Amino acid sequence: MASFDIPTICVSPFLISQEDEDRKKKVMERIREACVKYSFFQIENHGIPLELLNRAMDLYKIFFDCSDEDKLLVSPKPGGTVPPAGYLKSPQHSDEKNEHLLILNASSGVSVYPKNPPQFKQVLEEMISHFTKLGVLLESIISECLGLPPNTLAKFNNDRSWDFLIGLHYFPATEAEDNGKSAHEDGNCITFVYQDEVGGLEVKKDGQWIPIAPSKHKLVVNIGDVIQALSNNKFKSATHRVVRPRGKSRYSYAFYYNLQGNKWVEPLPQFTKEIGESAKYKGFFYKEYVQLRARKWTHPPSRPEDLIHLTHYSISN
Ligand SMILES: O=C(O)CCC(=O)C(=O)O
Ligand SMILES: [Fe+2]
Repeated sequence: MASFDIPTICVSPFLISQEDEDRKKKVMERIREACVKYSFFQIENHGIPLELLNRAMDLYKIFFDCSDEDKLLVSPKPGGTVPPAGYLKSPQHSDEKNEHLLILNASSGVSVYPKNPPQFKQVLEEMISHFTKLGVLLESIISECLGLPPNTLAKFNNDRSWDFLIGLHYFPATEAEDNGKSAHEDGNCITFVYQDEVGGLEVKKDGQWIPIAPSKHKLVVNIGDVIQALSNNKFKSATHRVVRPRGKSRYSYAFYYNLQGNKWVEPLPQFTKEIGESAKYKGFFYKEYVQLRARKWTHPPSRPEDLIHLTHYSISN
């Protein structure tokens, strides 16, 4: 097992007004380095009350413990959003062994909350509001780390209606296999993950899987494919997976700071023609990519290499 851990970065200088620029620059430099080396890092002093993070985890556990009948009351609507909003258990044929509850940001106009547990809606709304602010902050830091003119990513990604919070319950591993979520890259801009004390999230670095130790006060942050495509591979979307333990359930939740589906994604001129480099990806509408990736739910490919990745749009020069 690898003997190193992904970096933990304290982001408080960005949350305290009148914090000095030097401290911000140091944090920024650490984030830039973490993005280049790992595409994964953890943040602490991130501004989301720890009490709220734990409360949400407890409520997710209560929700997933409800009867199937209750959970199915918030099943996704046929012909609804992609990915589907609501409660879903991974289909039998899927390589994912979990059930999840996906809640879209209120500005989507289609966020549906379970009635039970009763405080769930209020807590999740509060969480989405905190995560959205954190997403805006991290995006602006990443934009600057990439050396882009101020607010470049903020102006491009100015619609929050595709952001979502997903709570996940992984069933205990079986004798036969322990995969909870197979190796993948996230298709979005930035993901925040909070895992319970069981752990299981692993990131691939130089061919080795590095376990990310769970922590009550840290959030895991990872870069998604949209940033990889826009930056023409300057920052990459890391491969990660979830391993399930034997004999016990594993819970986590993740906030997907996303991109609105009608946005056109292609490597930015700052990483291509302005520096004399050719684009590594063809342009695409984000919703097309999301739909292609979502096909694995209904038409699982027989070979893992047939799953759609960002490489689907690669240009071989
Ligand atoms: O459950 C986790 O810890 C991570 C989940 C994840 O990788 C994802 O939802 O994309
Ligand atoms: Fe992921």
